Amino acid sequence: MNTRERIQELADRIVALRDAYYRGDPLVADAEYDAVEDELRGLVAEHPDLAPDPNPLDQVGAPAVLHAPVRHSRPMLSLEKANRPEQVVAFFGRFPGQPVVVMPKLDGLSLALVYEDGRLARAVTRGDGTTGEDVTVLVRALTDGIPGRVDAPGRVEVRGEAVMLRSTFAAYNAAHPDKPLINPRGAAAGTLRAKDPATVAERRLRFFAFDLDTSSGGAETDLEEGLRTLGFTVADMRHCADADAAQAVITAVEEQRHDLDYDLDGAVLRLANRDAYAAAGTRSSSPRGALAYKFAAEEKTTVLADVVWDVGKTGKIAPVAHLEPVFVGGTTVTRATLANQEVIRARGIRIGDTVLVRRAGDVIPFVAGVLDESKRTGAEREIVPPSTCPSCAHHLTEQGNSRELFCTNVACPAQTVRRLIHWASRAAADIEAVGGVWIERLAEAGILEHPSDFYTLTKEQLLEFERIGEVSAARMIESIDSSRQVGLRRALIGLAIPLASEGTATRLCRAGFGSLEEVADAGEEKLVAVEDIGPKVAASLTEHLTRLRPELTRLRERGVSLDVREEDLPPQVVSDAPLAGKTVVVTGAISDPRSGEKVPRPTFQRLCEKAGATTASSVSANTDMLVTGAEVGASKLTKAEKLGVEVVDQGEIWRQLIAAGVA
Ligand SMILES: NC(=O)c1ccc[n+]([C@@H]2O[C@H](COP(=O)([O-])OP(=O)(O)OC[C@H]3O[C@@H](n4cnc5c(N)ncnc54)[C@H](O)[C@@H]3O)[C@@H](O)[C@H]2O)c1
Ligand SMILES: [Zn+2]
Repeated sequence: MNTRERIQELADRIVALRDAYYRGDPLVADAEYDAVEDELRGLVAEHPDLAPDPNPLDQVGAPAVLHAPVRHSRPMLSLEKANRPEQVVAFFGRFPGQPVVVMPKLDGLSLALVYEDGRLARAVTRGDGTTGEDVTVLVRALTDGIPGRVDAPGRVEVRGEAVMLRSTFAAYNAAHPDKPLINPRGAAAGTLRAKDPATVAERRLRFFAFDLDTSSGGAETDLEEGLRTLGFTVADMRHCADADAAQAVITAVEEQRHDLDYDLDGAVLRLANRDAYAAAGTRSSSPRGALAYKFAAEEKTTVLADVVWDVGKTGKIAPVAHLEPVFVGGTTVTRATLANQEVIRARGIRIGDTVLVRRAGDVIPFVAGVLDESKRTGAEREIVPPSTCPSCAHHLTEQGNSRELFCTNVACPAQTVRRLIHWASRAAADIEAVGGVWIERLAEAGILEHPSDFYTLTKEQLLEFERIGEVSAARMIESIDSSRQVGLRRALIGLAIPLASEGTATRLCRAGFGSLEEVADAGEEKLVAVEDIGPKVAASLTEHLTRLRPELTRLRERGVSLDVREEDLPPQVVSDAPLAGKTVVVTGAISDPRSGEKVPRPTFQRLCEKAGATTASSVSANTDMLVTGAEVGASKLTKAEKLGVEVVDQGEIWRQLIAAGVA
């Protein structure tokens, strides 16, 4: 194929992909679509004379069938894309001395809101950039963050992004396993295509403003000030004086990306001054005064090679997708969850399908669905759930609307191994030197069955196994030995009681329970009296701890502490507490200045709490102080500076702790 033909092929493909995407039925993941655009852009740059006519790269969105078309006052454009720091430098070079804001590029759909004499007159989608769809009724009914009235005369147009929050998306999918949404962006777009707001009432959207036009002048020239004054929520904008500062904010936004409640696919740089932005003008499909810096994709497509049914520690049998390796959300993914039978059925997934894999943040990657069923060859296979346990062949039971499968055999070997691995995990007994493979071997040999069995293991027993030396056997025994101090909170976590979370364990300690036996004997009434513990959790605790009573006795007999540890009690704040009322975040490596010894962060946080502080794990607008140890990461510091949080060296805090008699 020659270059001319390739260019035409790419252009046709873009038109077809856009058409499907803007109708709400994408055929590929965004990353794959972007790759097609990038190839075309590259070829046209090399061979300008071969540019297709019309060139889809000069167009925005897709021509759509509009029911209530509204012409935009000025075009709603796309954004120029960048993915290298040099492009950020070049952007600053074009506008010397102009202040620039950097903000997250939210992944939703853009809306133009038109206010006339203070009243919201219309909400319009982008459409093909020139003409959009009037969605005022749906927007009024379903979108938070859009004031019905603003205090401004004449015509005011606010543009921004309507997104479905990740929490809303997750809650909707949990409540409707039979008709799951694929991703928050598609869900937002679909919501605003509904015929009747009542049918999509649970799919609430949220609006974040990023653009402002006023007819009467006089308003703030700073974009962020202008929008806030009118009462809009603005996507976090940071003023940056130069390219280095902008690059630091871009990096910080990318790092924070997973902690936010919305999807974002990049960061937008834009002239902060509204007049300068307008004066910079536009190209065929993008404004000159803005640039979109793209982040790694959180969704990709790949082939579902197989489905394996995995037995969990509570007996739940969950379908696990085995995938052809795919780079998504920053790592190579080969496995993903398929949730349960009902989700598989609702998404119509088969083995051999090209599936969309989503990995947003630290969330376990999951198979969101099949985008393009026309890719099927006929060789795809149904995903058939097992009728008996893959580990013990016990008959399975189905539970709940999602038809989750459970093996109820208490002696199921797979569950036994999972529970032992869980007991040894970091959040529980933390038996670091005995890994999963060893636990499996020991369980198979019949030496390990209950957590208490760890504590009768001897070095001699371990040495009987192949491929183990004196040194590692001794290390394993030592590691088991130090886990005897596990204590109430972590022992409860380690026993993997259904419905009881890590938070449950923490709250029981803070509520004054002195030992695991006390929790076991408390009875449901006393347990529900604890803050945030409901009747279901209380019933589960009582039922399972009663069943585990003999195991608790064995653990005790083998020298394992099930008593509350000092660090899990509510802190005793000293009088004249130097950090009273302060919310403190600790970062970096902490060490005691008197001995030079390293101090674990939780221990230091505890000291701060005794000195009156409330501790938090990440810097936010509520933080009063960032306490820094050695080797502090740049991103936390940048964030603290941006938010005006006081940064204090650990030496100063140690001085106060020692003076107050806390440390
Ligand atoms: N999967 C597919 O087949 C397919 C097909 C077509 C397009 N797409 C995807 O759709 C997207 C659309 O591309 P595009 O070039 O039209 O638009 P874009 O998303 O790349 O950039 C412009 C849009 O960004 C949004 N935006 C979010 N935050 C913003 C901010 N702070 N400031 C300004 N704008 C902000 C606005 O909605 C604006 O319309 C791309 O991500 C592309 O991958 C996918
Ligand atoms: Zn089983």
